[in-house]
Amino acid sequence: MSDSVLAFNSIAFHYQTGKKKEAVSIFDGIDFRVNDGEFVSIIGPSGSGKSTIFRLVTGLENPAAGEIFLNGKKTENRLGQVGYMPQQDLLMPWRTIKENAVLPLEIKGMKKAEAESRVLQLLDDFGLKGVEDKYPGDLSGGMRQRVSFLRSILSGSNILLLDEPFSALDAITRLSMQEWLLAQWQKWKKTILFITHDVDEALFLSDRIFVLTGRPNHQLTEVTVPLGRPRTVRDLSRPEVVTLKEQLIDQLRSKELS
Ligand SMILES: Nc1ncnc2c1ncn2[C@@H]1O[C@H](COP(=O)(O)OP(=O)(O)OP(=O)(O)O)[C@@H](O)[C@H]1O
Repeated sequence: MSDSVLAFNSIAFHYQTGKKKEAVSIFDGIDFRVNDGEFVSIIGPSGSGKSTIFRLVTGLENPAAGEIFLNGKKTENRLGQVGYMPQQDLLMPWRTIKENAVLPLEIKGMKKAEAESRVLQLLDDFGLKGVEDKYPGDLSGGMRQRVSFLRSILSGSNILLLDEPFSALDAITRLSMQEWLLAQWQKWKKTILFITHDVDEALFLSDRIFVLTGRPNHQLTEVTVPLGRPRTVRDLSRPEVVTLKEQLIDQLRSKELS
């Protein structure tokens, strides 16, 4: 597909574990495509391989067989090519918010004054004006995740991988962060891949949902969310969405037991 920015073609992968380095197969030929500007969530039971997909995309792991395409090109060296936001923000507690946020620009070799002025402008856009000289410990969980997202935007990549970024937040903060994320996604026109355990969160945020099955045979199936944009949480009570939610929960439950 011409406008696919990420593609897995027949990807096989195994970890080697134990003293004898036995191969534990995770994927045995999975395929998917993510299109430019799409929001795709990945759900699946614990251990189904969600984070492994991210490790393969970022280049922390390499497939045993198959091909990974980034922006239409078969890419073997993928390190540093996509933005990544982990579950726990990786903000350094001893650096101020400004010093944390400039890191990706510093790594790229941007001059300090230029990097700082870019970050100050963005903090403002991200509703974080006035926090630049504070430390991560002074900020709420939602604010820290916004700084962390800002940092992944500054990586400059068109593809962002978000690994359960809101799982540690309380329900109200989580909802406002989801709405905030959708607004940012639309503004920056990024392609987002988002891991979550929460089916409602996946339905609210995504264009499509990839569902991973559990052991032994980790398959990937996909569904399209039957909602347009903009959307509100009330849309989750539409009958077609409720039906899909029930199907997804049944699918996850049966996979958890198998
Ligand atoms: N470095 C590793 N070495 C060996 N096995 C691993 C390694 N990392 C993950 N695994 C195994 O691979 C499988 C998939 O792990 P992965 O972390 O991708 O699952 P997940 O779906 O992200 O799980 P969770 O929802 O619990 O985060 C699990 O069985 C896990 O134990």
